[in-house]
Amino acid sequence: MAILVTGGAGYIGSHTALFLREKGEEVIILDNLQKGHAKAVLDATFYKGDLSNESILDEIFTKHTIDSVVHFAANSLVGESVEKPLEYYENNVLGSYTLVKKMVEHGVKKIVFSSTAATYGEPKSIPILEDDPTVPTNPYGETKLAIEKMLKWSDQAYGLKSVCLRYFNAAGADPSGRLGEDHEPETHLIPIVLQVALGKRDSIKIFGDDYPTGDGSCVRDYIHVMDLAEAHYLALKKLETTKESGIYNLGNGKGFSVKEVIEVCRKITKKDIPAVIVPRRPGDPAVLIASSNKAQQQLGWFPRYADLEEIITHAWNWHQTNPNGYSEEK
Ligand SMILES: NC(=O)c1ccc[n+]([C@@H]2O[C@H](COP(=O)([O-])OP(=O)(O)OC[C@H]3O[C@@H](n4cnc5c(N)ncnc54)[C@H](O)[C@@H]3O)[C@@H](O)[C@H]2O)c1
Ligand SMILES: O=c1ccn([C@@H]2O[C@H](COP(=O)(O)OP(=O)(O)O[C@H]3O[C@H](CO)[C@@H](O)[C@H](O)[C@H]3O)[C@@H](O)[C@H]2O)c(=O)[nH]1
Repeated sequence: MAILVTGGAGYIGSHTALFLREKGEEVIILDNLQKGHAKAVLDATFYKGDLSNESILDEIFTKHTIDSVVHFAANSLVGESVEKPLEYYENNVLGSYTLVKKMVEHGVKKIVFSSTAATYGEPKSIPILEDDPTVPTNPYGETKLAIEKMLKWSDQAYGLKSVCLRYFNAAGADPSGRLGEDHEPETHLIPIVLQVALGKRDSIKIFGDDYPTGDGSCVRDYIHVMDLAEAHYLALKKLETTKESGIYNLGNGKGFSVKEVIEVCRKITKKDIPAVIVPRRPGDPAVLIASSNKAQQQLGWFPRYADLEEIITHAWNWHQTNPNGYSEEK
Protein backbone atom coordinates (compact mmCIF):
# COMPACT_ATOMS: atom_id res chain seq x y z
CA MET A 1 0.00 0.00 0.00
CA ALA A 2 1.48 3.32 -1.06
CA ILE A 3 0.77 6.99 -0.39
CA LEU A 4 0.64 9.40 -3.34
CA VAL A 5 2.20 12.75 -2.36
CA THR A 6 1.35 15.51 -4.84
CA GLY A 7 3.74 18.47 -4.65
CA GLY A 8 6.27 16.22 -2.92
CA ALA A 9 9.23 18.05 -4.50
CA GLY A 10 8.15 21.30 -2.84
CA TYR A 11 9.01 22.68 0.56
CA ILE A 12 6.43 21.11 2.91
CA GLY A 13 5.75 18.14 0.61
CA SER A 14 9.41 17.03 0.51
CA HIS A 15 9.75 17.19 4.29
CA THR A 16 6.50 15.25 4.71
CA ALA A 17 7.48 12.63 2.13
CA LEU A 18 10.76 12.08 3.97
CA PHE A 19 8.96 11.85 7.32
CA LEU A 20 6.48 9.28 5.95
CA ARG A 21 9.28 7.20 4.43
CA GLU A 22 11.16 7.23 7.72
CA LYS A 23 7.98 5.84 9.30
CA GLY A 24 8.21 2.94 6.85
CA GLU A 25 5.53 4.10 4.41
CA GLU A 26 5.88 3.62 0.64
CA VAL A 27 5.66 7.03 -1.03
CA ILE A 28 5.02 7.95 -4.67
CA ILE A 29 5.65 11.60 -5.54
CA LEU A 30 3.92 13.55 -8.32
CA ASP A 31 5.24 17.06 -9.00
CA ASN A 32 5.53 19.16 -12.16
CA LEU A 33 8.66 20.90 -10.75
CA GLN A 34 7.11 24.29 -11.47
CA LYS A 35 8.30 25.31 -8.00
CA GLY A 36 9.74 22.09 -6.64
CA HIS A 37 13.19 20.49 -6.93
CA ALA A 38 14.13 17.04 -8.21
CA LYS A 39 16.86 16.95 -5.56
CA ALA A 40 14.27 17.40 -2.79
CA VAL A 41 12.65 14.11 -3.80
CA LEU A 42 15.80 12.30 -2.60
CA ASP A 43 15.43 8.66 -3.72
CA ALA A 44 11.63 8.33 -3.53
CA THR A 45 9.64 7.06 -6.52
CA PHE A 46 9.00 10.17 -8.58
CA TYR A 47 6.66 11.07 -11.45
CA LYS A 48 7.34 14.41 -13.09
CA GLY A 49 3.92 15.55 -14.22
CA ASP A 50 0.94 17.77 -13.68
CA LEU A 51 -2.02 17.28 -11.43
CA SER A 52 -4.36 18.11 -14.27
CA ASN A 53 -2.91 15.35 -16.48
CA GLU A 54 -5.51 12.57 -16.28
CA SER A 55 -3.33 9.96 -17.98
CA ILE A 56 -0.46 10.33 -15.51
CA LEU A 57 -2.93 9.97 -12.64
CA ASP A 58 -4.41 6.86 -14.31
CA GLU A 59 -0.89 5.46 -14.69
CA ILE A 60 -0.01 6.07 -11.03
CA PHE A 61 -3.30 4.68 -9.69
CA THR A 62 -3.00 1.63 -11.94
CA LYS A 63 0.68 0.79 -11.46
CA HIS A 64 0.75 1.29 -7.69
CA THR A 65 -1.64 0.23 -4.96
CA ILE A 66 -2.40 3.71 -3.68
CA ASP A 67 -4.19 3.66 -0.34
CA SER A 68 -4.29 7.41 0.30
CA VAL A 69 -3.23 10.77 -1.11
CA VAL A 70 -1.47 13.67 0.60
CA HIS A 71 -2.19 16.67 -1.59
CA PHE A 72 0.24 19.62 -1.43
CA ALA A 73 0.48 20.62 -5.12
CA ALA A 74 -0.84 24.17 -5.50
CA ASN A 75 -0.01 27.78 -6.12
CA SER A 76 0.31 29.23 -2.65
CA LEU A 77 1.31 32.90 -2.57
CA VAL A 78 -1.12 35.38 -1.06
CA GLY A 79 0.20 38.46 -2.91
CA GLU A 80 0.53 36.72 -6.29
CA SER A 81 -3.01 35.38 -6.03
CA VAL A 82 -4.41 38.90 -5.83
CA GLU A 83 -2.64 39.74 -9.11
CA LYS A 84 -3.34 36.44 -10.90
CA PRO A 85 -6.57 34.98 -9.49
CA LEU A 86 -7.40 32.89 -12.57
CA GLU A 87 -4.08 31.03 -12.35
CA TYR A 88 -5.00 30.13 -8.78
CA TYR A 89 -8.47 28.90 -9.72
CA GLU A 90 -7.01 26.87 -12.58
CA ASN A 91 -4.12 25.22 -10.76
CA ASN A 92 -5.70 24.82 -7.34
CA VAL A 93 -9.39 24.23 -7.96
CA LEU A 94 -9.25 22.54 -11.37
CA GLY A 95 -6.10 20.57 -10.46
CA SER A 96 -7.70 19.30 -7.25
CA TYR A 97 -10.92 18.52 -9.10
CA THR A 98 -9.01 16.27 -11.53
CA LEU A 99 -7.19 14.55 -8.69
CA VAL A 100 -10.39 13.93 -6.73
CA LYS A 101 -12.23 12.72 -9.83
CA LYS A 102 -9.44 10.20 -10.50
CA MET A 103 -9.38 9.10 -6.86
CA VAL A 104 -13.11 8.39 -7.01
CA GLU A 105 -12.73 6.52 -10.32
CA HIS A 106 -9.90 4.39 -8.94
CA GLY A 107 -11.58 3.78 -5.57
CA VAL A 108 -9.01 5.66 -3.44
CA LYS A 109 -10.87 6.72 -0.29
CA LYS A 110 -8.51 8.86 1.82
CA ILE A 111 -6.95 12.28 1.29
CA VAL A 112 -5.04 14.70 3.50
CA PHE A 113 -5.27 18.18 2.04
CA SER A 114 -2.99 21.21 2.54
CA SER A 115 -5.36 23.96 3.51
CA THR A 116 -4.42 27.24 5.09
CA ALA A 117 -5.02 29.94 7.66
CA ALA A 118 -5.84 32.12 4.65
CA THR A 119 -9.30 30.48 4.58
CA TYR A 120 -10.31 32.60 7.61
CA GLY A 121 -9.57 36.08 6.26
CA GLU A 122 -9.58 38.75 8.99
CA PRO A 123 -10.27 36.65 12.09
CA LYS A 124 -13.16 37.62 14.36
CA SER A 125 -11.17 36.58 17.44
CA ILE A 126 -7.72 35.28 18.35
CA PRO A 127 -6.74 32.46 18.61
CA ILE A 128 -8.62 31.19 15.57
CA LEU A 129 -10.82 28.11 15.98
CA GLU A 130 -11.83 25.76 13.17
CA ASP A 131 -15.51 26.75 13.48
CA ASP A 132 -14.77 30.47 13.08
CA PRO A 133 -16.13 32.22 9.97
CA THR A 134 -14.20 31.61 6.76
CA VAL A 135 -14.15 34.85 4.75
CA PRO A 136 -10.89 34.88 2.77
CA THR A 137 -9.29 38.24 1.95
CA ASN A 138 -7.45 36.88 -1.11
CA PRO A 139 -8.08 34.50 -4.05
CA TYR A 140 -5.57 31.97 -2.71
CA GLY A 141 -7.65 31.46 0.45
CA GLU A 142 -10.83 31.32 -1.65
CA THR A 143 -9.45 28.50 -3.81
CA LYS A 144 -8.39 26.49 -0.75
CA LEU A 145 -11.84 26.95 0.80
CA ALA A 146 -13.49 25.83 -2.45
CA ILE A 147 -11.39 22.64 -2.37
CA GLU A 148 -12.30 21.98 1.27
CA LYS A 149 -15.97 22.21 0.26
CA MET A 150 -15.45 19.93 -2.73
CA LEU A 151 -13.95 17.38 -0.32
CA LYS A 152 -16.84 17.73 2.13
CA TRP A 153 -19.41 16.99 -0.59
CA SER A 154 -17.26 14.19 -2.01
CA ASP A 155 -17.33 12.50 1.40
CA GLN A 156 -21.13 12.65 1.43
CA ALA A 157 -21.54 11.50 -2.17
CA TYR A 158 -18.65 9.05 -2.70
CA GLY A 159 -17.41 8.18 0.81
CA LEU A 160 -14.09 9.95 0.15
CA LYS A 161 -12.70 10.69 3.63
CA SER A 162 -10.58 13.82 4.02
CA VAL A 163 -8.52 15.62 6.60
CA CYS A 164 -7.99 19.30 5.75
CA LEU A 165 -5.01 20.72 7.59
CA ARG A 166 -5.12 24.50 7.86
CA TYR A 167 -1.46 25.35 8.33
CA PHE A 168 -0.38 28.70 9.62
CA ASN A 169 3.08 29.92 8.49
CA ALA A 170 5.42 27.05 7.69
CA ALA A 171 9.06 27.71 8.53
CA GLY A 172 12.33 25.97 9.45
CA ALA A 173 14.03 23.01 7.82
CA ASP A 174 14.83 19.34 8.38
CA PRO A 175 17.04 19.46 11.51
CA SER A 176 19.45 16.93 9.96
CA GLY A 177 20.07 19.32 7.04
CA ARG A 178 18.93 17.07 4.16
CA LEU A 179 16.08 19.38 3.07
CA GLY A 180 15.16 23.04 3.35
CA GLU A 181 13.16 25.90 1.85
CA ASP A 182 14.09 27.01 -1.68
CA HIS A 183 11.55 29.03 -3.66
CA GLU A 184 12.35 30.97 -6.82
CA PRO A 185 11.48 33.77 -6.49
CA GLU A 186 11.44 33.65 -2.69
CA THR A 187 8.56 35.61 -1.17
CA HIS A 188 8.37 34.21 2.37
CA LEU A 189 9.50 36.34 5.25
CA ILE A 190 12.02 34.14 7.09
CA PRO A 191 14.04 32.93 4.06
CA ILE A 192 14.18 36.48 2.70
CA VAL A 193 15.45 37.84 6.03
CA LEU A 194 18.08 35.08 6.07
CA GLN A 195 19.09 35.96 2.49
CA VAL A 196 19.78 39.49 3.74
CA ALA A 197 21.90 37.98 6.53
CA LEU A 198 23.81 35.98 3.89
CA GLY A 199 24.49 39.18 1.91
CA LYS A 200 22.34 38.03 -1.02
CA ARG A 201 19.95 40.99 -0.59
CA ASP A 202 20.51 44.50 0.71
CA SER A 203 17.53 44.75 3.05
CA ILE A 204 14.20 43.27 4.08
CA LYS A 205 11.06 45.20 3.20
CA ILE A 206 8.47 45.32 5.98
CA PHE A 207 5.06 45.34 4.29
CA GLY A 208 3.22 47.92 6.36
CA ASP A 209 3.76 49.25 9.89
CA ASP A 210 0.26 50.72 10.30
CA TYR A 211 -1.62 47.54 11.19
CA PRO A 212 -3.57 47.43 14.48
CA THR A 213 -0.85 45.35 16.17
CA GLY A 214 1.65 46.07 18.97
CA ASP A 215 4.40 47.43 16.68
CA GLY A 216 2.26 48.03 13.57
CA SER A 217 3.63 45.10 11.53
CA CYS A 218 1.64 41.92 10.72
CA VAL A 219 1.57 39.09 13.24
CA ARG A 220 1.82 35.44 12.19
CA ASP A 221 2.03 32.02 13.87
CA TYR A 222 5.18 30.25 12.62
CA ILE A 223 5.13 26.46 12.68
CA HIS A 224 8.09 24.13 12.06
CA VAL A 225 7.90 22.22 8.79
CA MET A 226 8.76 18.93 10.55
CA ASP A 227 5.85 19.44 12.96
CA LEU A 228 3.62 19.87 9.91
CA ALA A 229 5.11 16.69 8.44
CA GLU A 230 4.25 14.72 11.55
CA ALA A 231 0.68 16.06 11.51
CA HIS A 232 0.16 14.53 8.05
CA TYR A 233 1.30 11.15 9.32
CA LEU A 234 -1.08 11.40 12.28
CA ALA A 235 -3.92 12.54 10.01
CA LEU A 236 -3.41 9.47 7.80
CA LYS A 237 -3.46 7.24 10.88
CA LYS A 238 -6.69 8.89 12.05
CA LEU A 239 -8.33 8.32 8.66
CA GLU A 240 -7.28 4.67 8.83
CA THR A 241 -8.68 4.11 12.30
CA THR A 242 -11.76 6.34 12.51
CA LYS A 243 -12.66 6.79 8.82
CA GLU A 244 -13.96 10.26 9.75
CA SER A 245 -13.31 13.47 7.87
CA GLY A 246 -12.15 16.58 9.74
CA ILE A 247 -10.60 20.05 9.57
CA TYR A 248 -7.69 21.02 11.83
CA ASN A 249 -5.60 24.14 12.44
CA LEU A 250 -1.86 23.64 12.77
CA GLY A 251 0.09 26.37 14.50
CA ASN A 252 1.96 27.03 17.73
CA GLY A 253 -0.64 29.37 19.19
CA LYS A 254 1.93 32.18 19.47
CA GLY A 255 2.14 35.24 17.23
CA PHE A 256 5.26 37.11 16.17
CA SER A 257 5.26 40.39 14.31
CA VAL A 258 7.36 40.91 11.20
CA LYS A 259 9.63 43.20 13.23
CA GLU A 260 10.00 40.57 15.97
CA VAL A 261 10.90 37.88 13.42
CA ILE A 262 13.61 40.14 11.99
CA GLU A 263 14.95 40.76 15.51
CA VAL A 264 15.17 37.01 16.24
CA CYS A 265 16.97 36.53 12.90
CA ARG A 266 19.47 39.26 13.90
CA LYS A 267 20.12 37.46 17.18
CA ILE A 268 20.66 34.06 15.56
CA THR A 269 22.72 35.16 12.58
CA LYS A 270 24.60 37.92 14.45
CA LYS A 271 24.13 40.15 11.37
CA ASP A 272 22.68 43.66 11.15
CA ILE A 273 19.88 42.88 8.64
CA PRO A 274 18.75 46.33 7.43
CA ALA A 275 14.94 46.73 7.21
CA VAL A 276 12.84 49.32 5.37
CA ILE A 277 9.15 50.03 5.79
CA VAL A 278 7.12 49.88 2.55
CA PRO A 279 3.34 49.96 1.93
CA ARG A 280 1.08 47.07 2.92
CA ARG A 281 0.91 44.02 0.64
CA PRO A 282 -2.68 43.58 -0.66
CA GLY A 283 -4.54 40.59 0.79
CA ASP A 284 -2.62 40.39 4.11
CA PRO A 285 -4.71 40.06 7.29
CA ALA A 286 -3.22 41.85 10.34
CA VAL A 287 -3.02 38.92 12.76
CA LEU A 288 -3.24 35.13 12.27
CA ILE A 289 -2.74 32.93 15.33
CA ALA A 290 -4.03 29.36 15.61
CA SER A 291 -5.73 27.41 18.29
CA SER A 292 -4.49 23.88 17.60
CA ASN A 293 -6.33 22.29 20.52
CA LYS A 294 -8.51 20.23 18.20
CA ALA A 295 -5.46 18.70 16.44
CA GLN A 296 -3.86 18.02 19.81
CA GLN A 297 -6.97 16.31 21.16
CA GLN A 298 -8.10 14.40 18.07
CA LEU A 299 -4.85 13.70 16.20
CA GLY A 300 -2.55 13.51 19.24
CA TRP A 301 -0.35 16.14 17.59
CA PHE A 302 2.09 18.18 19.67
CA PRO A 303 4.67 20.48 18.08
CA ARG A 304 8.21 19.33 18.88
CA TYR A 305 9.91 22.50 17.66
CA ALA A 306 7.62 25.24 18.98
CA ASP A 307 10.39 27.72 19.82
CA LEU A 308 10.82 30.41 17.12
CA GLU A 309 14.57 30.63 17.80
CA GLU A 310 14.91 26.89 17.13
CA ILE A 311 12.76 27.15 13.98
CA ILE A 312 14.93 29.98 12.65
CA THR A 313 18.16 28.22 13.69
CA HIS A 314 17.22 25.19 11.56
CA ALA A 315 16.36 27.47 8.63
CA TRP A 316 19.64 29.37 9.08
CA ASN A 317 21.66 26.12 9.13
CA TRP A 318 20.08 25.15 5.80
CA HIS A 319 20.64 28.57 4.20
CA GLN A 320 24.26 28.74 5.34
CA THR A 321 25.02 25.27 3.99
CA ASN A 322 22.96 25.81 0.82
CA PRO A 323 23.24 29.54 0.00
CA ASN A 324 21.97 28.81 -3.53
CA GLY A 325 19.29 26.39 -2.39
CA TYR A 326 19.22 23.08 -4.25
CA SER A 327 21.33 24.69 -7.04
CA GLU A 328 19.42 23.04 -9.86
CA GLU A 329 19.25 23.92 -13.52
CA LYS A 330 15.60 24.66 -14.35
N1 LIG B 1 4.32 27.51 3.06
C1 LIG B 1 3.34 27.83 3.90
O1 LIG B 1 3.55 28.58 4.86
C2 LIG B 1 1.97 27.25 3.73
C3 LIG B 1 0.98 27.57 4.68
C4 LIG B 1 -0.31 27.07 4.51
C5 LIG B 1 -0.60 26.20 3.48
N2 LIG B 1 0.37 25.88 2.57
C6 LIG B 1 0.03 24.94 1.49
O2 LIG B 1 0.94 23.84 1.57
C7 LIG B 1 1.20 23.34 0.27
C8 LIG B 1 2.71 23.29 0.04
O3 LIG B 1 3.25 24.57 0.21
P1 LIG B 1 4.81 24.82 0.00
O4 LIG B 1 5.17 26.04 0.75
O5 LIG B 1 5.55 23.56 0.22
O6 LIG B 1 4.81 25.19 -1.56
P2 LIG B 1 5.82 24.77 -2.72
O7 LIG B 1 5.57 25.69 -3.85
O8 LIG B 1 7.21 24.67 -2.18
O9 LIG B 1 5.34 23.30 -3.09
C9 LIG B 1 4.27 23.05 -3.97
C10 LIG B 1 4.73 21.99 -4.94
O10 LIG B 1 3.65 21.64 -5.81
C11 LIG B 1 4.14 21.56 -7.13
N3 LIG B 1 2.99 21.84 -8.00
C12 LIG B 1 2.27 22.99 -8.08
N4 LIG B 1 1.28 22.87 -8.98
C13 LIG B 1 1.36 21.60 -9.47
C14 LIG B 1 0.61 20.87 -10.43
N5 LIG B 1 -0.43 21.42 -11.06
N6 LIG B 1 0.97 19.59 -10.68
C15 LIG B 1 2.03 19.04 -10.06
N7 LIG B 1 2.78 19.67 -9.14
C16 LIG B 1 2.45 20.95 -8.85
C17 LIG B 1 5.25 22.59 -7.23
O11 LIG B 1 6.17 22.32 -8.24
C18 LIG B 1 5.88 22.46 -5.83
O12 LIG B 1 6.91 21.50 -5.81
C19 LIG B 1 0.46 24.24 -0.71
O13 LIG B 1 -0.75 23.62 -1.04
C20 LIG B 1 0.20 25.50 0.11
O14 LIG B 1 -0.96 26.15 -0.31
C21 LIG B 1 1.65 26.39 2.67
O1 LIG C 1 9.44 40.51 2.23
C1 LIG C 1 8.50 40.33 3.03
C2 LIG C 1 7.75 39.12 3.04
C3 LIG C 1 6.70 39.03 3.94
N1 LIG C 1 6.39 40.04 4.79
C4 LIG C 1 5.28 39.90 5.74
O2 LIG C 1 5.56 38.77 6.54
C5 LIG C 1 4.35 38.07 6.89
C6 LIG C 1 4.49 36.65 6.42
O3 LIG C 1 4.49 36.65 4.99
P1 LIG C 1 4.85 35.36 4.11
O4 LIG C 1 6.07 34.71 4.66
O5 LIG C 1 4.86 35.80 2.68
O6 LIG C 1 3.65 34.38 4.42
P2 LIG C 1 2.08 34.63 4.29
O7 LIG C 1 1.74 35.59 3.24
O8 LIG C 1 1.54 34.90 5.67
O9 LIG C 1 1.57 33.23 3.75
C7 LIG C 1 2.10 31.97 4.17
O10 LIG C 1 1.32 31.52 5.21
C8 LIG C 1 -0.05 31.30 4.89
C9 LIG C 1 -0.75 30.80 6.14
O11 LIG C 1 -0.81 31.82 7.12
C10 LIG C 1 -0.09 30.27 3.77
O12 LIG C 1 -1.39 29.96 3.44
C11 LIG C 1 0.68 30.74 2.55
O13 LIG C 1 0.68 29.70 1.57
C12 LIG C 1 2.08 31.03 2.96
O14 LIG C 1 2.80 31.59 1.85
C13 LIG C 1 3.23 38.83 6.18
O15 LIG C 1 2.64 39.69 7.09
C14 LIG C 1 3.93 39.64 5.08
O16 LIG C 1 3.29 40.85 4.79
C15 LIG C 1 7.12 41.22 4.78
O17 LIG C 1 6.85 42.14 5.54
N2 LIG C 1 8.17 41.33 3.89
